[in-house]
Amino acid sequence: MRRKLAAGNWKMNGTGAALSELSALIAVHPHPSCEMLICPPAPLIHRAAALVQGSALAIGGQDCHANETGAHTGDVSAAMLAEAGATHVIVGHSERREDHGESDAQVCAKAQAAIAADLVAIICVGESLAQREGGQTLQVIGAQLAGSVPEQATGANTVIAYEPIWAIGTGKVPTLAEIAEVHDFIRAELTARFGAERAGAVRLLYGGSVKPSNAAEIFAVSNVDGALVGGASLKATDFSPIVAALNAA
Ligand SMILES: O=C(CO)COP(=O)(O)O
Repeated sequence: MRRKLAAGNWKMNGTGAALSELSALIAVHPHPSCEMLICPPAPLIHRAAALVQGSALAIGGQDCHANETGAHTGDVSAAMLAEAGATHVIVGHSERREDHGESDAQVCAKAQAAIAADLVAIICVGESLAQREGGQTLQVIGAQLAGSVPEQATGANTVIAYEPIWAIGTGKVPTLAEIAEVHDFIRAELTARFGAERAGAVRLLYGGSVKPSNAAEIFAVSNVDGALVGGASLKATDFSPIVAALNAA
């Protein structure tokens, strides 16, 4: 059985004052059946990890460099995130692919670095609106999976997040049938590459305008093992009902 995962990506939002949201989340969900994760901006990770210690809430990074050390001004290595208290890291988010021109090969190298540092890599894939309207969605997702998911991926060290770019921060959500089609496709692609047992252990998250009002119906979709939530993860009052919906799924 795959343990469900409710993951929040704060993106470039939140200063020290926002850490109280973590305490609020833990207070509402002290013993969730799903796994809970918040990925705050890098400068908050150490404080966030100290604050949640001993609770059911885990802390993750939003990106890591592929190298362990070196002359990479402004970058952070996977081992640094782990030392700061992170247990997970998002790699290949569409905003990084777009803002920083990250290729599938670079995302794959980042995922390998994350796994080598004992972090769970949350590898993001997703099509643009033009690609969806052009009927290329599965082809795009297939290529991203082939290029971004490393050979050593297992259910223990890798999570895949499907985030259609046009659904991020827009309030637009694919139909449940569209989500099911892509998630079933991702499972099939992983199965073809890694075999049914290994592929069957990898959790698949949906991301893109997940809110308290649509979480339950999304969590009922085939091969949806949780969510990667942006805007609605910033406030415990929004994220808590999403966690509750996943616990009930
Ligand atoms: O990009 C996302 C999470 O990584 C989704 O963001 P929103 O939930 O704000 O649409």
